[in-house]
Amino acid sequence: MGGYPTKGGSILQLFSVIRRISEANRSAQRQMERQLNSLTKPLGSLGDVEDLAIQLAGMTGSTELTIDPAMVLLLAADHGVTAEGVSAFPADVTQQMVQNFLSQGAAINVLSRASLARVQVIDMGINADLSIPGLISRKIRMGTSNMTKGPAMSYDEAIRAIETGIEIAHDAVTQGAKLLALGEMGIGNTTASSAILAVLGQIPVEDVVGVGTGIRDNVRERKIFVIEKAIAVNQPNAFDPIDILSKVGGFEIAGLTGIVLEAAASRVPVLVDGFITAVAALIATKLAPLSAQYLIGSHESVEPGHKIVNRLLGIRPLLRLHLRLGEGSGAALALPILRTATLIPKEMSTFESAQISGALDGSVQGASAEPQSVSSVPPVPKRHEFQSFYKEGVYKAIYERRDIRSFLKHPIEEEKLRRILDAAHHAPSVGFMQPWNFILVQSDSIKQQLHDMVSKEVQIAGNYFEGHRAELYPKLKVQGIVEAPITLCVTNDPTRDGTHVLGRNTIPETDVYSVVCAIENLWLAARAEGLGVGWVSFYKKEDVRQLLGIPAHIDPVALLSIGYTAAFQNKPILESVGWGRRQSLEDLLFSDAWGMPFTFQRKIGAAE
Ligand SMILES: Cc1cc2ncn([C@H]3O[C@H](COP(=O)(O)O)[C@@H](O)[C@H]3O)c2cc1C
Ligand SMILES: O=C(O)c1cccnc1
Repeated sequence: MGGYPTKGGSILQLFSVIRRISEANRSAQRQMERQLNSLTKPLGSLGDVEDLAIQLAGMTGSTELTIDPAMVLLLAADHGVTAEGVSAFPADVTQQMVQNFLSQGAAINVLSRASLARVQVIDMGINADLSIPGLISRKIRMGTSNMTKGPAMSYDEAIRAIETGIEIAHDAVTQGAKLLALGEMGIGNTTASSAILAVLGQIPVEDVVGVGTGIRDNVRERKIFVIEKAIAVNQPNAFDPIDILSKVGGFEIAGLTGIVLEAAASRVPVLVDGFITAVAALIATKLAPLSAQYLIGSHESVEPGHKIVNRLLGIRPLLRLHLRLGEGSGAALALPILRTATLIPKEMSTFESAQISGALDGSVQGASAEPQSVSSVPPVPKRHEFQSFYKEGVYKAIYERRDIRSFLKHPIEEEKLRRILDAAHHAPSVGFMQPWNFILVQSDSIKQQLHDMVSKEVQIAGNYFEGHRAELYPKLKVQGIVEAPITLCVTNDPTRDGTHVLGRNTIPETDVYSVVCAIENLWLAARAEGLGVGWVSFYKKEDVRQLLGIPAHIDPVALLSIGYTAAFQNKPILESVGWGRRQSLEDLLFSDAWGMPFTFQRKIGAAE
């Protein structure tokens, strides 16, 4: 749950969010415009991409643009109106597709992976009791009622669904999301969206109705008839967006409206997807007109209503790819353009820095003939820093690396193995001595012998633990050695590169340090490749030397089991089972001398 108490459908929470929404920050926009105009390109020549950067500055109130992490919030719900035969697919497809989203097999999963966005799937009212790992349950009810027979939901439920959307957005922003992309799944929801748009925009139903999932002409005729009937039966008030939502809307649509409101209130940009999400955004702008300033339109789908609603929202879509899918697919496809817009002001040179002349008419200031006075601290070269998504990848591998103890039988692809070994081989080594070798053990009988060797030592070592640890100890697994397709013996050759290796005169064990750097490189690369690594260290080096025919002067530093695994745990196993806890970083930092506490300041190393 978010930080908001649920008020059971009272409208207070909604009002307080609406009150928090303020205008985009004009001064940040002007500053961004000036910044863009100083870059090495004719004024405005990056067209809409420049507008995006200006809009993002206005929304966030900052010229330090970032959209990462970007999160697709995919809200799913069912629609009672499907009983009228308005979709080309049965209503069960909603829940089946939700399964698919969580198994990573849907279009939105592929597109989000390609666009480096995270996806959260939220049950707003699926007509089934689903408990699938990863599915966030915010169910209002098991699907709406059939709108041709009465209201799809009560007024109270509509408010609750909007407020649930507010909480979902609040949670996403609290988790660090810098951009929220809207997605939806709900068989029948183009019918609900068309009905909402027809009423809100006071537009003839037939002008807004399209083929949805791909219905034939005669079914489209029925869809028009069904919507007209629902409007006639319910008489929604065109000037009360909540009344419209409750009578002909859907739980996922109302939730998306809430997301737009909370994002706008938190100054987080919203990337709108197709027809359904745009209709949800339109309701938000009717409740809070300023929320329109936080919307970015990703595309224009083939649904005729989408063009209309985009126009009503003042959205100029970035893409026209003839999509008719939803799920957040268009938003995910547009995301890289948005990310690029954030990089332009960060990474392009200015006329000044690149010493390029400005425009002849003076509209673009170039480098002046006179050198400018320089500040005493030279600027940090901007291009050295990785772009945010590469940077995130590095940290992701570090934080999500685990010591893996159980493996799947699945073989490891040769190119992956080569990449992770090459990553190891690119480790730092003292004096560039590269003291490592890698013995790839694949033979079942040798792995079994390694396992037996390790088991023996595990039993012996078990005698040294007492109390809680003595109880936990037998549960630690060494079976991984036989399960994993490969056991890698990483060795150190202390004679590599002669006796006078640079940097080794005073610290002879720098060769081992270097080998350990190679192991860490391999471990991180393996994590990025989806491969688990477990470091086994219960063995007598002499036993391993004998078994693998390793010469006496070579040191078998590590045995690593490598293979696919069913799960990478959130925490180290030894932490989850209560063996140990991660210490606080601050306790491990000293300032200037041992034992002197260190505290972080705004800028480390700044002149006093
Ligand atoms: C397999 C499948 C995957 C989908 N993903 C999104 N939608 C899209 O189609 C539905 C709306 O169309 P209608 O109103 O005609 O039912 C929504 O679930 C929307 O997200 C899908 C539809 C299907 C069939
Ligand atoms: O425009 C859309 O987003 C759309 C169109 C058809 C089906 N589902 C979604």
